[in-house]
Formats: sequence, C-alpha cells, structure tokens
Amino acid sequence: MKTLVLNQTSSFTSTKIPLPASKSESNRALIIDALTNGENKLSNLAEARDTQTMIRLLKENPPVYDVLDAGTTMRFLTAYAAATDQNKVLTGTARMCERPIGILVEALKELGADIHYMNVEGYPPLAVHGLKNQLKNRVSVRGDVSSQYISALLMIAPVLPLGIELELQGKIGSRTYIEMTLELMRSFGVSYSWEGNVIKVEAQDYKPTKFAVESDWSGASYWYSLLACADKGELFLEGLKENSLQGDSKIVDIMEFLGVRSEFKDGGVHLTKQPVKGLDHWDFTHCPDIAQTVAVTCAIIGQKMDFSGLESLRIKETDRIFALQEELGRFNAEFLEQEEELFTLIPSVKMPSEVQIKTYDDHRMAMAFMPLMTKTQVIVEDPEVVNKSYPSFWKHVDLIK
Ligand SMILES: O=C(O)C1=C[C@@H](OP(=O)(O)O)[C@@H](O)[C@H](O)C1
Ligand SMILES: C=C(OP(=O)(O)O)C(=O)O
Repeated sequence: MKTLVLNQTSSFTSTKIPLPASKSESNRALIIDALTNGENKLSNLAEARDTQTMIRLLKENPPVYDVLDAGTTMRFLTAYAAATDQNKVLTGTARMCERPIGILVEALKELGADIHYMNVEGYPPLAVHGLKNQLKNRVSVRGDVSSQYISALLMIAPVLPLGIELELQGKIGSRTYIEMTLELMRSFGVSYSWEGNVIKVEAQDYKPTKFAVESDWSGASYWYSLLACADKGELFLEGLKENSLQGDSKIVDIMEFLGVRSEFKDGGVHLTKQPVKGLDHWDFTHCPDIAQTVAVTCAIIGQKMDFSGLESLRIKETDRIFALQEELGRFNAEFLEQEEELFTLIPSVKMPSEVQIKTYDDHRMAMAFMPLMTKTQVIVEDPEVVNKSYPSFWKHVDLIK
C-alpha cells in the first residue's frame, strides 16, 4: 500500500492555491454540450478524474460506459444514453455497483426508456436500450436519496419530445445541486419553472453558449480547514466567486465561526485567521460534501459541535459516517450518533505524535484529514485517491511552507 508522509507544519506564510475547477459544474456542462445542436465554448473544465472520464466516454462513445467511481458520470450518462436512444452498458467500480440508481432508472422507464438491471435490481451495472417513444411527461421522484437523479432527468428534459414535469416527493437533499443544474440549463438558453414541489421543463433547444467553469468550492474547503487548524498563515484561493452556483460555498459561513475570515477580491478569496466564535450545530443537508472537512476541523481545533443532514453520507464513495468515526478515533476524537441522524463531534483529547489515516477509496477522506499535519505527523494511505476530484491536491500541499 502506497503512503504519503506529511511532516508537521503549524504555521506558514501567505500562499496562493491555484484551485482546480468544479467537477459538478464541468459534468453538467459536458452533458448539456452533448445535447446541444451547434458548438458551445466550454472553458476551465475540471482536471478531476470524474470529469476526464465523462469527456473520454462522450468522445469515444464505447458500447460500455465504465464510469469508474464517478457518481455524477454514472447518473448523468444513464439519462443521456436513454434520451439519445443508444444501446449502452453502464458500469463502474465495485463500490459504484453498491450505490443505488433505482429511483432514476424507474423514472426513465416510466417515461418510456428500456433499461435492465444486469445484476442486482436497483443498482449498476445497467443495460440501457434507449427511449424510443416518450409515454408521458410527468414523473414523481423521491428527493431524499440523491439529487443526482433529479439533475440527470432535468438535463435531458429539453430534448425529450414532451419535456418533463418532475414531482419531487418528500424531503429534498442536496437542493443546491438541483439549483446548480437549473442555473446551468438557463445559461444554455433553456427556461424552466419550479413551483411548490414541481419542476417543469418543456421541450426546447439548448442554445450554443460560452461557459467558464468556476473553481471548486468543495476543494477550497480543505484550505479553509488548514488555516483554521494552523497557528499562523494566510491563503489566497484563486478563481472563486462570492455568488457561486456551488452549495459548498457555505464553507465561507461555517469557517467564519471556526476562525477563518474570507475577503473576495483579485479574482478569488483571501483567507485570514480570526478568533473562533464557536458553532453549536450545522445542518449539512444541502452541502454534504463538506461535512468531513468540518468534522476534522472541529476535532482539531477543540470545537464540540452537532452535525445533522448527513443521511446521504452512507451511500457515497464509502460509508463516510463509519470512515469518519474510525479515523477520528485515531487521534482520540469521536463522532457520536446521539439519536437518529444527529451526530456530536467530540474533539481530540490527546494528539498522538504520529497518525496513520486510512482513506477507504474516498478522495474526501484523504483531503479532509490533511490539516491534521498542523498538529502531528500524518501518514496518508493511498494518497492517489484524491485524483477523483483534485489530482493536483498534494502538489498544492507542497506549496505550503
Ligand atoms: O450533482 C452533483 O454534482 C453532486 C451532488 C451531490 O450528491 P447527492 O445529490 O447524491 O447528495 C454531491 O454529494 C456530489 O459530490 C456531487
Ligand atoms: C459524492 C461525491 O461524488 P459522486 O457522488 O459524484 O461520486 C463527492 O465528490 O464527494
């Protein structure tokens, strides 16, 4: 097993981090591009493996779409293959084949798609045989499992002969990602309405557009955490906007309580340290990807805090609740389940002189625990796991002096 040693560094001078682009925005822009008649100008597409996989599969158009471990790529390409009436097998890593997709597949089948589960009902691999005749336009989908099913259906809606009326049932998780999808669709000339729990998109053409992808706020969160945990330092994160399409920009508000001040100027955000105001509770329903970052930060800076809205964490790249509990335990912090879906982070009581972190095939486990290096020597197992969203992550860690 390959490992990476991070030597203890508790203070650093001002460093500029050339953040990578958002894989969420990139993967949406790529699907919309593939559905547009005419030429779009997409710039700053993500270096993330999830995005590079999307680019390669759309370009080479092989009979089998192997998405590896990319959730959005799996869900968006399933809807895309159906809407463009193609015969495709969709598969991925062993973990991808444990991540549910039944809600999306059943909705596509109701619309008229011919899709079969090749192994276990409700999970990849899938055999998609296109959508020849659209049977209806109104479908209901649960909103509490993954917003990616909803985004996938919305993006194909304009190119279906009858459009789609999507009725969202129950609690909606990751709502900011649905809003991102609709905003991107609007940027490409498509109109929609969202009234109550119904989103309506009529049949219409995507218009060729210039679209520049913003830097990645999920990736930015690890640098906020590093500064929150350090004794001294300043950072400049390039390419971030104050009004972002990305819900993970909520990290600005969270870190305002945990000791990091943000100032937007010079085409990015300047981070400086400020006194910790403290934070008792945060609901991560609409920003699940930064829950690990915040848990590790609190564990290191001594902030006890309640976490809710973590329901989707068990079906991501790994069971992120279990992984957090295990790895926080390595430096004597705890992530306690208090009652259903409420967790309390109990900060570290004693920091060992060296901590070895397992990463569970989850890029966010590796990146979230990096700031531990402000307090101890850290050994990260399988550091290349970051390639899923942020291949240059360790190179950027090297910039910190
Ligand atoms: O649509 C997207 O780009 C994403 C939506 C979220 O997933 P869920 O909707 O499954 O929570 C998020 O966790 C994932 O990293 C990216
Ligand atoms: C959950 C994630 O990605 P996906 O669901 O697209 O695999 C993530 O990047 O944290």
